[in-house]
Amino acid sequence: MKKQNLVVAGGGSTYTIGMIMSLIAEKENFPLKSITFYDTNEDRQQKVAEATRVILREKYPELESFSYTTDKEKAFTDADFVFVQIRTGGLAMREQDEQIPLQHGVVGQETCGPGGMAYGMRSIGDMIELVKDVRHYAPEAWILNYTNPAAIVAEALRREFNNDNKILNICDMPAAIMVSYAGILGKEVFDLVPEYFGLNHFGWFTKIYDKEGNDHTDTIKNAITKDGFMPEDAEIANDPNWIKTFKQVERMLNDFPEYLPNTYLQYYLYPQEMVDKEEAGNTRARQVINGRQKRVHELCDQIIADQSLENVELEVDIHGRYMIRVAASLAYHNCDTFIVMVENNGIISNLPDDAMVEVPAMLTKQGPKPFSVGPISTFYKGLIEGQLAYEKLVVDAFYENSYEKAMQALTLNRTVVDAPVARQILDDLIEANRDYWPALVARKEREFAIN
Ligand SMILES: NC(=O)c1ccc[n+]([C@@H]2O[C@H](COP(=O)([O-])OP(=O)(O)OC[C@H]3O[C@@H](n4cnc5c(N)ncnc54)[C@H](O)[C@@H]3O)[C@@H](O)[C@H]2O)c1
Ligand SMILES: O=P(O)(O)OC[C@H]1O[C@H](O[C@H]2[C@H](O)[C@@H](O)[C@@H](O)O[C@@H]2CO)[C@H](O)[C@@H](O)[C@@H]1O
Ligand SMILES: [Mn+2]
Repeated sequence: MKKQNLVVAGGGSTYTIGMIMSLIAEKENFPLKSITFYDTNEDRQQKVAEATRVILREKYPELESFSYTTDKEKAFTDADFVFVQIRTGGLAMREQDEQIPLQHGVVGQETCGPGGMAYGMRSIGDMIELVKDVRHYAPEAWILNYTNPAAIVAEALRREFNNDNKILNICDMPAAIMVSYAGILGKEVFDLVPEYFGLNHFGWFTKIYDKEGNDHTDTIKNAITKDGFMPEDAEIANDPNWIKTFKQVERMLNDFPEYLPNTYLQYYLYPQEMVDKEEAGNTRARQVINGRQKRVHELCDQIIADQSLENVELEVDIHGRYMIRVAASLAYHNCDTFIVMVENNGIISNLPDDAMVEVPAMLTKQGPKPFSVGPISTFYKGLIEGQLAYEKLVVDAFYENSYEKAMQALTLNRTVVDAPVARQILDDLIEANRDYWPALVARKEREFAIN
């Protein structure tokens, strides 16, 4: 098996240590020659990287090289795979994305609704630059992106790099949900085969099979409606916020029993309740700053101080394992099935060809070979078409620096709907994002001055 040169872009991410533990757990499936971290924030990356050095020394001694850099050429030259996990604006801007809509009585969420729009319009420019840099130094590398909001990033990358079939956008949410299905069934998550359709953070499981072809869908549905639904992946099993979110699956299944929903649908199906449950000063970004980020940084400090792992507990999570299994299937032509984002082109036959849909695909050396879904029925089609129009308008707004398109996008979004509210939120988001959207700000000020 050829050993791979892997680059992690966004090396300072709170997910990196989990990813490293997953690379160690998966070394038989995805053997590595080198790991390189790349980040624009030297200090943030250094802490994670110096702890990683100790972990790898103890647990991956056969790895030929580990390094970290802020130099693109050093990072990407000779890369076989680049995993991209960047966050433009950091958690500080995530907090703005959540709190601004909430101040107007609208869902405040990282990837859904107005927060997702703002995060998308920050991420697109950096993602395009990063992909161009990778392609400059590593024309053949696989780029696996999970930078959020993945739906909007995927649409922008589709427009920008249409002929590049070695870029794949992925989300771990379906896999994390499947970990809980596996728990219900007493099986291993990678032994389950899903049928699924939708957009990123906006989809449904229609069937769950095992590898022998047995259908477990009704067993899972019955178990959820009888006993509820809980997160089981190590990273989220004890997190009160994720426990609440998974509980909502039972509720969604009672209201809409046909298919098993992605957890993110709660924001679109019960927007008012989601707003009512929020604590204005303690939205998810604040919880992550005081929770996962603090935990990861303390863990790194401890490892660096000890230069050993004797005082820490390290866990493998589905996030890392999923990305790595995807990469392994592409690298070694395993032809395994994973839920990924691809251009529709008839997969869901009654949606536009140029939609970026999230569906199961067989992953081969030549890329994803998605399975046909066929036509979807009116309820799902209606929901998806509205969300898809919103996503496309956000990307239009980015390219055209258009206040009008952003206003249309927000008004279409199920979490907003009301045009005057959309305008108030948009104006506040623009103010908070002045440094990120200078051309949009300038154009808006020019046009409003004229009118
Ligand atoms: N698709 C999914 O299902 C999924 C799952 C988990 C995380 N994510 C995404 O992964 C990303 C990382 O999340 P996090 O909470 O760890 O964020 P984080 O802020 O802790 O980490 C992001 C890192 O990226 C770096 N960075 C920012 N801009 C960069 C650029 N242009 N080039 C290189 N590095 C850059 C930052 O300095 C930081 O170290 C986010 O986009 C998050 O939404 C996606
Ligand atoms: O609110 P956060 O920052 O804790 O999580 C936001 C992400 O949630 C989903 O992903 C993961 C989670 O990040 C990971 O730790 C895993 O173990 O469980 C979650 C559910 O799969 C979501 O898919 C991402 O897009 C979000 O960034
Ligand atoms: Mn996701």
